[in-house]
Formats: sequence, C-alpha cells, structure tokens
Amino acid sequence: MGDWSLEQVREHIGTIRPLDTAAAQAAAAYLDRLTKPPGSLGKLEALAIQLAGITGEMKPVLTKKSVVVMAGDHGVCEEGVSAFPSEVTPQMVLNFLNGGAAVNVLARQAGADVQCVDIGVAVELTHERLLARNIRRGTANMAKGPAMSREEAVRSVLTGAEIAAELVRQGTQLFVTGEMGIGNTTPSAAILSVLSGRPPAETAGRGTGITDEKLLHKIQVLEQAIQINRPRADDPIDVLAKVGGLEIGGLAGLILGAAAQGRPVVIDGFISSAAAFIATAVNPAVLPYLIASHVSQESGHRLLLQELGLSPMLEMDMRLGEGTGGVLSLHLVDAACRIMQEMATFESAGVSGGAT
Ligand SMILES: O=C(O)c1ccc[n+]([C@@H]2O[C@H](COP(=O)([O-])O)[C@@H](O)[C@H]2O)c1
Ligand SMILES: Cc1cc2nc[nH]c2cc1C
Repeated sequence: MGDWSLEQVREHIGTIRPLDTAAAQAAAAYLDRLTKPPGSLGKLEALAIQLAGITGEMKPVLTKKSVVVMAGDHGVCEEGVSAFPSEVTPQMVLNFLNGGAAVNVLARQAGADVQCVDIGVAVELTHERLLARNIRRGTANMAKGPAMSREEAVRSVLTGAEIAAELVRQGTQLFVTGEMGIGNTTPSAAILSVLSGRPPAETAGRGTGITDEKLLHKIQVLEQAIQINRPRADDPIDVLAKVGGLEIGGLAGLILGAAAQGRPVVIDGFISSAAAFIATAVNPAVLPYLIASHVSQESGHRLLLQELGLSPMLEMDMRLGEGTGGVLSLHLVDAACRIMQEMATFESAGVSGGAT
C-alpha cells in the first residue's frame, strides 16, 4: 500500500455515481406545486432537491443516521499548538462511549447513533462499543518530518471507506462526520494551505482557544511543516501523509465510501471540511453528496467551505468539532424531508395561483 497511487486508492473505494437528475428534477417540480411561492423555502428546497438526487427518491425517509467520530492524536502537539494536552483525546473518546459528550446529547435529540472510532489515538483504548481500528499511536511531529507514511495514509482512507460500507450494511442511510483530536486544527490548516495555495496566516485559527502569541507560533510551525515536507498539492494522499492526520484520513475515506454507497454525508466543522477537501481531491465526484452543516468559528473554515463551493446551513459560532454542528443540522435535513412528505399542493388544498 506504501506505493499505491492516487488512482489505485480511488479505484479501490469504487465508482461514485452522479446524482439521479430525474429524481432531482421531479423534486424541484413538486416543490413548485406545494402551497408556497416558488423557492420561498430557500436552502430547505435546495436540500430537498439534493437529497432526491442522492437517494433517487422524491420523498426520501432517512431514519437511520450515524455520526462517525474518528479520533486521533498529533505529534505536532509537542510544538505547543493547542490550548489542551493530548491526554484529552482518549479521555473524550471514553466520554463519547459513555454518552456524555455534547455530540451524544445532540445526536440523541436528532435521532442519530454515535459510532466512535480509534483510528490513531496515542494510548491503548478498550471498550465494547469502540470501533478499534488503530493504525498508529498518533502521528509524528510534522514540523520535523512527515506525519505518517504513505502506507499509513492509504490505510486510514481505506479504513474510513470500510467503516462506511459496514455501517451501510447495518442500515445507515445518512452519515455525519465527527472527529476528536487535540492538535488537529493544525494539520487541517496545513491541508487547506497546500490544496488552496493560501499561506498559513490565512488558514490557521485558534482551535481550542489559543492566545495571540500561540497563534503566531502555530503559523510558524505550519510554515515550517510545509517547507520541510514539501507536500505535493496534486496528490492528496501525499498531503495527508506529510501534513495530515489519521482521523482526517479516516474521515476522507468515510466520505468517499459513503458517496460510493450512494449515501448523503453531512460535513461538520473545520477538520471535517479538511477531510472533505482531501476526499474531493481524491475523487471530485464526491462533491454532490456533501451537505455543509455549519460554518464554525475557526477562522479558516469559511475559506475552506468556499474552496469546496459549499454553502453552510447554520452559523452558530460553534467550534467544538465531534460532529456537533453536523448532528445539530439534522433537524433541518428532517425538515426538508417532511416538507416533501407532508405539505399540501395548491391543487389538494384548493389554494389559487400555483404552478400549472
Ligand atoms: O470543528 C471545528 O471547526 C473545530 C474548531 C476548533 C476546535 N475543534 C476541536 O478541538 C480540537 C482541535 O483543536 P486544537 O486547538 O487542539 O487544534 C479537536 O478535538 C476538534 O474536534 C473543532
Ligand atoms: C474538552 C474538549 C472536548 C472536545 N471535543 C472536541 N474537541 C475537544 C477539545 C476539548 C479540550
């Protein structure tokens, strides 16, 4: 796997079909028959059309929704780029497994299940509900050399795609991306910088809440990591290996795998969007399957969503990650589906002036 090309990774994950344009057109026409001025439900209408195109059904019923929280640690933390210590990563994994984190609360409220994956946590973890898929115990410090080998990067992506396939076999109809990894806004900013050509000063943010002084240092660490590793912008696997993270690779694979299985994917915050950037660089066909949930407070997130061409549903000043913005937006996904299922048409309700 160490010598796998980008094409081999893409082919291994499988074909991603274009959306069903007939179903999307039928949904758009039906929306214009519902008792409202055409287009007046705004992004809810766009979402309903997108979901019809993805599922091939004009009125999809999405009952089984899974948020996949990928956890990994980051060697670059030794440079002092986060406000919190790396121990918090495994501690929060146990919190997810015991149902006490914000993502658990919001997922319960939205009717989604939480799947927690150890793909690269630095310490050994055991728990009956943990998906134990550890590839290595945290990345190496990307300020000094590559974060991981190409083989590990490929394995992280394929692991994510396998998890998507397994969950689809278990009935998952819609995915939400989530992650946990102290330090992971640094590799996410590095990915954004390399793939967009923007300098770290524009892509780095405060993450868990670092000071002005630490932010300047984080920018220097990012500049050094990119200079030392020289990631190739035309090869997202090279970028992932040199300046990425295991949970980011896992999420990129999950996103690609979910799309290959014909399932919509709700993208959470900055780190999840960096994974989506890697995924679209591996296979641009994934893009129509993506739903941007929110724009987080991490300063580079707006730029990242612009690079992806995605318009977020919510702006809640959140910056937690875990999949929290993603599961919060599921209420809007449900709203779009219920509009299609339950609203009356001009004809059925006897309201004048509808599209003919
Ligand atoms: O999702 C976001 O936009 C987001 C923004 C800032 C921080 N986070 C979370 O905070 C951690 C990364 O922050 P940091 O400062 O340690 O790089 C990681 O566990 C993420 O889930 C997440
Ligand atoms: C407590 C805590 C919870 C988190 N969840 C996601 N990132 C996090 C970072 C911290 C520090």
